[in-house]
Amino acid sequence: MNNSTIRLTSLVKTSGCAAKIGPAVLHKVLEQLPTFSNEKLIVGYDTSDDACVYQLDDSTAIIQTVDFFPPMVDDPYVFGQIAAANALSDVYAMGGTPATAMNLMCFPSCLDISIMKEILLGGYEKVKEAGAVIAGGHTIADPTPKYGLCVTGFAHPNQLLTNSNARTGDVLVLTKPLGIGIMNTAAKAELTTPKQQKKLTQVMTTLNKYAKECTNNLSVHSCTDITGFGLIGHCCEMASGSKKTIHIHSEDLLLIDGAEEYASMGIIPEGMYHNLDYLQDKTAFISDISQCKKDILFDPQTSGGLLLSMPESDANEFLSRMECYSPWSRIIGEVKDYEQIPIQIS
Ligand SMILES: Nc1ncnc2c1ncn2[C@@H]1O[C@H](COP(=O)(O)OP(=O)(O)OP(=O)(O)O)[C@@H](O)[C@H]1O
Ligand SMILES: [Mg+2]
Repeated sequence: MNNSTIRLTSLVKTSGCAAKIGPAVLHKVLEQLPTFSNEKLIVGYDTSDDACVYQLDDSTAIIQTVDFFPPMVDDPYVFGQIAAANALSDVYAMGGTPATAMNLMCFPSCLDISIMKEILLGGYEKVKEAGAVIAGGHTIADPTPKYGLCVTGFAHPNQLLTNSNARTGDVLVLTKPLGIGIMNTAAKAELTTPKQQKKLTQVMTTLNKYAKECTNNLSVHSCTDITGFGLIGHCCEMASGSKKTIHIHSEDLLLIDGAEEYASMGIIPEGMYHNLDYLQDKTAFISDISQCKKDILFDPQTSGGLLLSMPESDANEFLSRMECYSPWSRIIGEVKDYEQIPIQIS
Protein backbone atom coordinates (compact mmCIF):
# COMPACT_ATOMS: atom_id res chain seq x y z
CA MET A 1 0.00 0.00 0.00
CA ASN A 2 1.19 3.53 -0.79
CA ASN A 3 2.03 5.27 2.51
CA SER A 4 -0.17 8.26 1.67
CA THR A 5 -3.24 5.97 1.58
CA ILE A 6 -2.62 4.21 4.92
CA ARG A 7 -5.31 5.26 7.43
CA LEU A 8 -3.69 6.35 10.70
CA THR A 9 -6.33 4.50 12.73
CA SER A 10 -5.70 1.26 10.80
CA LEU A 11 -2.28 1.04 12.54
CA VAL A 12 -3.69 0.95 16.06
CA LYS A 13 -5.67 -1.54 18.12
CA THR A 14 -7.01 0.83 20.75
CA SER A 15 -6.98 4.58 20.45
CA GLY A 16 -7.04 7.78 22.45
CA CYS A 17 -7.59 7.50 26.20
CA ALA A 18 -9.28 4.12 25.57
CA ALA A 19 -5.70 2.80 25.07
CA LYS A 20 -4.82 3.49 28.71
CA ILE A 21 -4.14 0.41 30.79
CA GLY A 22 -7.17 -0.38 32.99
CA PRO A 23 -7.38 1.13 36.49
CA ALA A 24 -7.30 -2.31 38.18
CA VAL A 25 -3.88 -3.19 36.71
CA LEU A 26 -2.48 0.32 37.21
CA HIS A 27 -3.44 0.47 40.88
CA LYS A 28 -2.18 -3.06 41.53
CA VAL A 29 1.28 -2.17 40.20
CA LEU A 30 1.48 1.31 41.72
CA GLU A 31 0.59 0.10 45.22
CA GLN A 32 3.63 -2.21 45.11
CA LEU A 33 6.03 0.64 44.35
CA PRO A 34 7.88 2.57 47.02
CA THR A 35 6.55 6.11 47.39
CA PHE A 36 8.79 9.13 47.60
CA SER A 37 8.23 11.35 50.57
CA ASN A 38 9.21 14.99 50.23
CA GLU A 39 7.47 17.84 51.97
CA LYS A 40 7.63 19.92 48.79
CA LEU A 41 5.74 17.25 46.80
CA ILE A 42 2.22 18.51 47.57
CA VAL A 43 0.47 16.10 45.16
CA GLY A 44 2.09 12.80 44.18
CA TYR A 45 0.48 9.75 42.58
CA ASP A 46 -1.00 8.31 45.79
CA THR A 47 -4.34 10.10 45.24
CA SER A 48 -4.49 9.28 41.48
CA ASP A 49 -4.61 12.97 40.72
CA ASP A 50 -4.21 14.52 37.27
CA ALA A 51 -0.67 15.79 37.70
CA CYS A 52 2.05 16.08 40.33
CA VAL A 53 2.63 19.34 42.16
CA TYR A 54 5.92 20.47 43.71
CA GLN A 55 6.02 23.65 45.78
CA LEU A 56 8.92 25.90 44.79
CA ASP A 57 8.27 28.69 47.30
CA ASP A 58 5.39 30.39 49.15
CA SER A 59 3.85 31.76 45.96
CA THR A 60 4.74 29.20 43.28
CA ALA A 61 3.91 25.56 42.71
CA ILE A 62 5.11 23.68 39.63
CA ILE A 63 2.62 21.25 38.01
CA GLN A 64 3.83 18.42 35.74
CA THR A 65 1.93 15.89 33.67
CA VAL A 66 2.53 13.56 30.73
CA ASP A 67 -0.01 12.06 28.34
CA PHE A 68 0.28 10.36 24.98
CA PHE A 69 -1.80 7.85 23.02
CA PRO A 70 -2.46 6.29 19.58
CA PRO A 71 -4.68 8.14 17.06
CA MET A 72 -8.48 8.00 17.11
CA VAL A 73 -8.83 10.01 13.87
CA ASP A 74 -7.18 9.66 10.46
CA ASP A 75 -6.45 13.37 9.96
CA PRO A 76 -2.92 13.80 11.43
CA TYR A 77 -3.36 17.52 12.17
CA VAL A 78 -6.61 16.89 14.08
CA PHE A 79 -4.95 14.00 15.96
CA GLY A 80 -2.20 16.41 17.03
CA GLN A 81 -4.78 18.95 18.22
CA ILE A 82 -6.70 16.33 20.24
CA ALA A 83 -3.60 14.78 21.85
CA ALA A 84 -2.30 18.22 22.85
CA ALA A 85 -5.69 19.40 24.20
CA ASN A 86 -5.87 16.19 26.25
CA ALA A 87 -2.34 16.56 27.66
CA LEU A 88 -2.78 20.24 28.54
CA SER A 89 -6.05 19.43 30.31
CA ASP A 90 -4.41 17.88 33.40
CA VAL A 91 -2.74 21.24 34.19
CA TYR A 92 -6.11 23.03 33.98
CA ALA A 93 -7.66 20.31 36.14
CA MET A 94 -5.12 21.20 38.86
CA GLY A 95 -6.04 24.90 38.63
CA GLY A 96 -2.79 25.79 36.85
CA THR A 97 -1.62 27.57 33.71
CA PRO A 98 0.55 25.62 31.23
CA ALA A 99 3.97 27.19 30.55
CA THR A 100 6.12 24.72 28.59
CA ALA A 101 5.41 21.50 26.69
CA MET A 102 7.66 18.78 25.21
CA ASN A 103 6.47 16.62 22.29
CA LEU A 104 6.37 12.83 22.72
CA MET A 105 6.24 11.18 19.30
CA CYS A 106 6.24 7.49 18.28
CA PHE A 107 6.21 7.16 14.50
CA PRO A 108 6.09 4.15 12.16
CA SER A 109 8.62 3.85 9.34
CA CYS A 110 5.79 2.85 6.94
CA LEU A 111 4.32 6.39 7.01
CA ASP A 112 5.41 9.48 5.09
CA ILE A 113 7.20 11.97 7.35
CA SER A 114 4.82 14.71 6.20
CA ILE A 115 2.28 12.97 8.48
CA MET A 116 4.59 13.44 11.48
CA LYS A 117 4.90 17.12 10.61
CA GLU A 118 1.09 17.50 10.45
CA ILE A 119 0.62 15.80 13.84
CA LEU A 120 3.22 18.11 15.40
CA LEU A 121 1.66 21.19 13.77
CA GLY A 122 -1.75 20.27 15.25
CA GLY A 123 -0.08 20.05 18.67
CA TYR A 124 1.69 23.41 18.13
CA GLU A 125 -1.63 25.10 17.39
CA LYS A 126 -3.19 23.96 20.67
CA VAL A 127 -0.10 24.76 22.76
CA LYS A 128 -0.12 28.25 21.23
CA GLU A 129 -3.84 28.64 22.03
CA ALA A 130 -2.98 27.61 25.60
CA GLY A 131 -0.45 30.46 25.78
CA ALA A 132 2.39 27.97 26.41
CA VAL A 133 5.50 27.12 24.36
CA ILE A 134 6.82 23.88 22.90
CA ALA A 135 10.36 23.56 24.17
CA GLY A 136 11.49 20.26 22.60
CA GLY A 137 10.52 16.63 22.59
CA HIS A 138 11.53 13.01 22.00
CA THR A 139 10.86 10.82 18.95
CA ILE A 140 10.91 7.01 18.69
CA ALA A 141 10.45 4.72 15.69
CA ASP A 142 7.48 2.52 16.60
CA PRO A 143 5.01 0.49 14.48
CA THR A 144 2.08 2.04 16.40
CA PRO A 145 1.90 5.83 16.04
CA LYS A 146 1.44 7.76 19.29
CA TYR A 147 1.63 11.42 20.19
CA GLY A 148 1.26 13.56 23.27
CA LEU A 149 2.97 16.07 25.50
CA CYS A 150 4.79 16.38 28.75
CA VAL A 151 3.47 19.67 30.14
CA THR A 152 4.77 21.92 32.90
CA GLY A 153 2.55 24.58 34.42
CA PHE A 154 2.39 26.85 37.43
CA ALA A 155 -0.15 27.87 40.06
CA HIS A 156 -0.16 29.76 43.34
CA PRO A 157 -0.20 27.04 46.05
CA ASN A 158 -3.45 28.54 47.46
CA GLN A 159 -5.16 28.23 44.08
CA LEU A 160 -4.37 24.60 43.40
CA LEU A 161 -7.32 22.32 42.72
CA THR A 162 -7.06 18.66 43.66
CA ASN A 163 -9.40 15.72 43.14
CA SER A 164 -9.66 15.00 46.88
CA ASN A 165 -11.34 17.99 48.49
CA ALA A 166 -15.01 17.72 47.46
CA ARG A 167 -17.32 18.90 50.27
CA THR A 168 -20.73 17.73 51.39
CA GLY A 169 -23.41 19.91 49.78
CA ASP A 170 -21.32 20.74 46.69
CA VAL A 171 -22.85 20.24 43.26
CA LEU A 172 -20.86 18.67 40.42
CA VAL A 173 -20.49 20.42 37.10
CA LEU A 174 -19.31 18.63 33.93
CA THR A 175 -18.15 20.81 31.02
CA LYS A 176 -18.26 18.47 27.99
CA PRO A 177 -20.76 15.86 26.77
CA LEU A 178 -20.15 12.11 27.30
CA GLY A 179 -19.87 9.23 24.84
CA ILE A 180 -16.54 10.18 23.22
CA GLY A 181 -15.05 6.65 23.39
CA ILE A 182 -18.16 5.07 21.89
CA MET A 183 -18.28 7.68 19.11
CA ASN A 184 -14.57 7.13 18.33
CA THR A 185 -15.21 3.37 18.14
CA ALA A 186 -18.12 4.00 15.75
CA ALA A 187 -15.93 6.36 13.69
CA LYS A 188 -13.19 3.71 13.39
CA ALA A 189 -15.85 1.35 12.01
CA GLU A 190 -16.80 4.14 9.55
CA LEU A 191 -20.34 4.37 10.98
CA THR A 192 -20.44 8.03 12.01
CA THR A 193 -21.99 10.71 9.78
CA PRO A 194 -19.91 13.78 8.76
CA LYS A 195 -22.07 15.87 11.15
CA GLN A 196 -21.37 13.51 14.06
CA GLN A 197 -17.65 13.45 13.21
CA LYS A 198 -17.50 17.24 13.14
CA LYS A 199 -19.18 17.53 16.54
CA LEU A 200 -16.93 14.84 18.04
CA THR A 201 -13.81 16.62 16.76
CA GLN A 202 -15.06 19.92 18.17
CA VAL A 203 -15.59 18.34 21.60
CA MET A 204 -12.14 16.67 21.68
CA THR A 205 -10.16 19.67 20.38
CA THR A 206 -11.74 22.20 22.77
CA LEU A 207 -9.23 23.25 25.44
CA ASN A 208 -10.32 23.05 29.07
CA LYS A 209 -8.52 26.39 29.42
CA TYR A 210 -11.83 28.27 29.04
CA ALA A 211 -13.56 26.22 31.73
CA LYS A 212 -10.64 26.78 34.09
CA GLU A 213 -10.67 30.53 33.39
CA CYS A 214 -14.41 30.70 34.10
CA THR A 215 -13.71 29.53 37.67
CA ASN A 216 -11.74 32.72 38.46
CA ASN A 217 -12.79 34.13 41.85
CA LEU A 218 -15.38 31.38 42.31
CA SER A 219 -15.18 28.78 45.04
CA VAL A 220 -14.11 25.40 43.58
CA HIS A 221 -13.37 22.73 46.18
CA SER A 222 -12.25 19.93 43.88
CA CYS A 223 -11.57 19.33 40.20
CA THR A 224 -10.46 16.62 37.79
CA ASP A 225 -10.81 15.95 34.08
CA ILE A 226 -12.90 13.11 32.71
CA THR A 227 -10.68 10.93 30.55
CA GLY A 228 -9.69 7.27 30.26
CA PHE A 229 -11.41 5.90 33.37
CA GLY A 230 -14.75 7.37 32.30
CA LEU A 231 -17.14 9.57 34.27
CA ILE A 232 -17.57 7.01 37.04
CA GLY A 233 -13.84 6.20 37.29
CA HIS A 234 -12.83 9.82 37.76
CA CYS A 235 -15.84 10.53 40.06
CA CYS A 236 -14.73 7.53 42.11
CA GLU A 237 -11.20 8.96 42.47
CA MET A 238 -12.75 12.25 43.65
CA ALA A 239 -15.20 10.53 46.02
CA SER A 240 -12.57 8.23 47.53
CA GLY A 241 -9.94 10.97 47.85
CA SER A 242 -12.50 13.24 49.51
CA LYS A 243 -14.04 10.42 51.64
CA LYS A 244 -17.52 11.31 50.33
CA THR A 245 -20.28 9.74 48.27
CA ILE A 246 -20.92 11.25 44.86
CA HIS A 247 -24.49 11.04 43.57
CA ILE A 248 -24.89 11.32 39.78
CA HIS A 249 -28.27 12.27 38.27
CA SER A 250 -28.17 10.33 34.99
CA GLU A 251 -31.09 12.33 33.53
CA ASP A 252 -28.97 15.49 33.70
CA LEU A 253 -26.03 14.11 31.69
CA LEU A 254 -25.42 15.57 28.25
CA LEU A 255 -24.60 12.83 25.71
CA ILE A 256 -23.08 13.31 22.26
CA ASP A 257 -25.70 12.75 19.55
CA GLY A 258 -25.43 9.14 18.40
CA ALA A 259 -23.66 7.77 21.51
CA GLU A 260 -26.74 5.99 22.89
CA GLU A 261 -27.57 4.56 19.47
CA TYR A 262 -24.07 3.16 18.90
CA ALA A 263 -23.89 1.85 22.48
CA SER A 264 -27.17 0.01 21.95
CA MET A 265 -25.61 -1.58 18.82
CA GLY A 266 -22.70 -2.84 20.98
CA ILE A 267 -20.18 -0.37 19.48
CA ILE A 268 -18.22 -0.02 22.71
CA PRO A 269 -14.45 0.32 23.32
CA GLU A 270 -12.71 -2.44 25.29
CA GLY A 271 -11.67 0.15 27.91
CA MET A 272 -15.32 0.48 29.00
CA TYR A 273 -15.28 -3.15 30.16
CA HIS A 274 -11.98 -2.65 32.09
CA ASN A 275 -13.49 0.41 33.80
CA LEU A 276 -16.73 -1.45 34.59
CA ASP A 277 -14.84 -4.46 36.04
CA TYR A 278 -12.90 -2.26 38.40
CA LEU A 279 -15.73 0.08 39.36
CA GLN A 280 -18.90 -2.00 39.62
CA ASP A 281 -18.36 -2.81 43.32
CA LYS A 282 -17.92 0.88 44.04
CA THR A 283 -21.14 1.94 42.26
CA ALA A 284 -24.79 1.63 43.34
CA PHE A 285 -27.60 2.12 40.82
CA ILE A 286 -30.53 3.35 42.87
CA SER A 287 -33.02 3.59 40.02
CA ASP A 288 -33.54 1.97 36.62
CA ILE A 289 -31.12 3.16 33.94
CA SER A 290 -30.91 1.86 30.38
CA GLN A 291 -27.99 -0.42 29.56
CA CYS A 292 -26.63 1.97 26.93
CA LYS A 293 -26.60 4.85 29.41
CA LYS A 294 -24.75 2.63 31.90
CA ASP A 295 -22.16 1.88 29.20
CA ILE A 296 -21.70 5.60 28.57
CA LEU A 297 -21.09 6.23 32.29
CA PHE A 298 -18.02 3.94 32.15
CA ASP A 299 -16.95 4.89 28.60
CA PRO A 300 -13.31 6.12 28.34
CA GLN A 301 -13.30 9.75 27.26
CA THR A 302 -10.51 11.24 25.14
CA SER A 303 -9.96 14.91 25.98
CA GLY A 304 -13.16 15.04 28.06
CA GLY A 305 -14.39 17.93 30.16
CA LEU A 306 -13.59 19.20 33.64
CA LEU A 307 -15.58 17.88 36.60
CA LEU A 308 -15.88 20.61 39.25
CA SER A 309 -17.15 20.24 42.79
CA MET A 310 -18.42 23.60 44.03
CA PRO A 311 -21.22 25.34 45.95
CA GLU A 312 -24.43 25.61 43.91
CA SER A 313 -24.45 29.44 43.72
CA ASP A 314 -20.88 29.46 42.32
CA ALA A 315 -21.85 26.66 39.91
CA ASN A 316 -24.72 28.76 38.53
CA GLU A 317 -22.38 31.72 38.00
CA PHE A 318 -19.87 29.35 36.33
CA LEU A 319 -22.57 28.00 33.96
CA SER A 320 -23.57 31.49 32.88
CA ARG A 321 -19.90 32.43 32.22
CA MET A 322 -19.39 29.24 30.17
CA GLU A 323 -22.29 30.10 27.83
CA CYS A 324 -19.97 32.25 25.68
CA TYR A 325 -17.57 29.34 25.14
CA SER A 326 -19.65 26.18 24.70
CA PRO A 327 -23.21 24.93 25.26
CA TRP A 328 -22.13 21.77 27.08
CA SER A 329 -21.77 22.56 30.80
CA ARG A 330 -24.32 21.00 33.16
CA ILE A 331 -24.85 20.32 36.86
CA ILE A 332 -24.84 16.50 36.93
CA GLY A 333 -24.84 15.53 40.59
CA GLU A 334 -23.98 16.34 44.17
CA VAL A 335 -21.60 15.45 46.98
CA LYS A 336 -22.90 13.81 50.16
CA ASP A 337 -21.43 12.49 53.40
CA TYR A 338 -20.04 9.00 52.82
CA GLU A 339 -22.91 6.47 52.53
CA GLN A 340 -21.18 3.04 52.34
CA ILE A 341 -20.26 3.33 48.64
CA PRO A 342 -18.34 6.01 46.68
CA ILE A 343 -20.82 6.37 43.80
CA GLN A 344 -24.63 6.40 43.65
CA ILE A 345 -26.45 6.80 40.35
CA SER A 346 -30.14 7.58 39.95
N1 LIG B 1 3.84 4.23 35.22
C1 LIG B 1 3.46 5.04 36.22
N2 LIG B 1 4.26 5.30 37.25
C2 LIG B 1 3.89 6.10 38.27
N3 LIG B 1 2.68 6.67 38.34
C3 LIG B 1 1.83 6.44 37.32
C4 LIG B 1 2.15 5.62 36.20
N4 LIG B 1 1.10 5.59 35.36
C5 LIG B 1 0.16 6.36 35.91
N5 LIG B 1 0.58 6.87 37.09
C6 LIG B 1 -0.14 7.73 38.02
O1 LIG B 1 -1.43 7.19 38.23
C7 LIG B 1 -2.40 8.23 38.38
C8 LIG B 1 -3.50 8.04 37.36
O2 LIG B 1 -2.89 8.10 36.07
P1 LIG B 1 -3.70 8.61 34.84
O3 LIG B 1 -2.81 8.55 33.66
O4 LIG B 1 -4.99 7.91 34.82
O5 LIG B 1 -3.97 10.14 35.25
P2 LIG B 1 -4.37 11.29 34.30
O6 LIG B 1 -3.14 11.81 33.63
O7 LIG B 1 -5.21 12.25 35.06
O8 LIG B 1 -5.26 10.59 33.24
P3 LIG B 1 -5.80 11.30 31.96
O9 LIG B 1 -4.65 11.55 31.08
O10 LIG B 1 -6.69 10.24 31.43
O11 LIG B 1 -6.43 12.56 32.45
C9 LIG B 1 -1.65 9.54 38.21
O12 LIG B 1 -1.36 10.03 39.50
C10 LIG B 1 -0.39 9.12 37.47
O13 LIG B 1 0.69 9.99 37.75
MG1 LIG C 1 -6.60 13.70 34.33
